[in-house]
Amino acid sequence: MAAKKVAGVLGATGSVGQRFILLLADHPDFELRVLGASPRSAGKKYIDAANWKQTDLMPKSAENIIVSDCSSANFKDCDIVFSGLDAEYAGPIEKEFVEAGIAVISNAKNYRREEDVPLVVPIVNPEHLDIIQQKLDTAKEAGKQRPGFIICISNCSTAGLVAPLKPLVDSFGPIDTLTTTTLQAISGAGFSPGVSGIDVLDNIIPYIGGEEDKMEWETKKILGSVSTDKSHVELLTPEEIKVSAQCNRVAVSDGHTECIALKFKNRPAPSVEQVKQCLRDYVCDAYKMKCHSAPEQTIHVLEQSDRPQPRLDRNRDRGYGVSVGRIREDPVLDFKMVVLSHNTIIGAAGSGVLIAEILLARNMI
Ligand SMILES: NC(=O)C1=CN([C@@H]2O[C@H](COP(=O)(O)OP(=O)(O)OC[C@H]3O[C@@H](n4cnc5c(N)ncnc54)[C@H](OP(=O)(O)O)[C@@H]3O)[C@@H](O)[C@H]2O)C=CC1
Ligand SMILES: N[C@@H](CC(=O)OP(=O)(O)O)C(=O)O
Repeated sequence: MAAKKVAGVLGATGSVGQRFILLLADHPDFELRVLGASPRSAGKKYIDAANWKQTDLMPKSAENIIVSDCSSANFKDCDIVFSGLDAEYAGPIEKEFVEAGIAVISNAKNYRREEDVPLVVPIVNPEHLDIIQQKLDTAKEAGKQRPGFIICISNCSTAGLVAPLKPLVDSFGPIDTLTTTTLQAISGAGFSPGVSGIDVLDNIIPYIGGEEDKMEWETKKILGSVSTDKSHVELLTPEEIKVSAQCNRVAVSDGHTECIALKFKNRPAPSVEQVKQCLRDYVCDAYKMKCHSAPEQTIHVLEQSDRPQPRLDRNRDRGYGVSVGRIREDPVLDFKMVVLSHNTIIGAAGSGVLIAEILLARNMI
């Protein structure tokens, strides 16, 4: 058996960072060795630095790791570094890591819009990693050292949205119009400071700063295709797809729900049964590649009239699967449905781990 790859986590004390700790404990391919967080946490044992809020206990293996500050020198032995850094600080820190030759998979928004940075939801568009492969091949051919690189994970609500869209576009052609109204969990707002109880209890907050723009833009990159020279992603244009998002914060701990409606470009549109069958039949590439964390059932089509529900359905396929229910015809567009995805697993840390498993399967780390 091959030796495990050494992994580090930046932002290890936060909402996403804690999920990374859980997902990497006892992982067959990765050994978590280095944890980084702010100067407030650096120098402390992880158990003392992290305000642990997960329903699973903190893994013993993480408790006594001394939290480092986020300089690349502390992570130089890592084969892969996952970032759950606060976006206010992620930009320069992640840049320094890449310049130091480190492979970074980031949850932060800072580099998602860079032309040559793949924005990857691993159950949807792992082929966008070809951009990184191209960089690695070019350096190798030139006799240079393996360069550092960054891969971004999408916004958490966008990850849930694009999962059912991918097989639908593959089977029935492009989507003309897409609307989504989200009901987002409080873990999505992070822990520092996070959403306060008095704000969210018995309440719905109809605004999440920047979220609607991110959903509308990132969808066009994720559903776009890699350029012929593999240097960048060609985004779908506003003429190719119209996307409209409305985002709300609700008093749910984990799991983002989205009420979506869509219209295909091609006529006649498929039937409801064809849409359901297409979603049921979808097998993501990561599962075909036998990646450890890949969901066996990428999309769970639920037939009960009152599902999906966050508490009951967010952990399907260990949080790597996406649930879709209430698929029906829409009198304005073609179809409407309710999508549920685990925001810190397939929407964040889980996607990071699954991307790393794909990189490993492709010998890219
Ligand atoms: N939560 C979610 O569902 C999703 C989050 N994201 C993105 O992932 C990232 C992390 O989010 P989340 O976990 O929710 O955020 P949190 O606020 O919970 O965690 C932020 C992390 O950043 C660290 N940090 C803060 N300031 C600094 C600094 N100056 N230097 C180094 N580290 C610092 C914190 O360390 P310390 O504890 O020491 O302060 C903590 O580990 C964000 O960019 C977010 O937008 C993306 C998708 C989904
Ligand atoms: N804004 C998302 C989480 C998040 O931080 O997203 P992003 O990484 O795109 O800023 C939420 O509140 O649920």
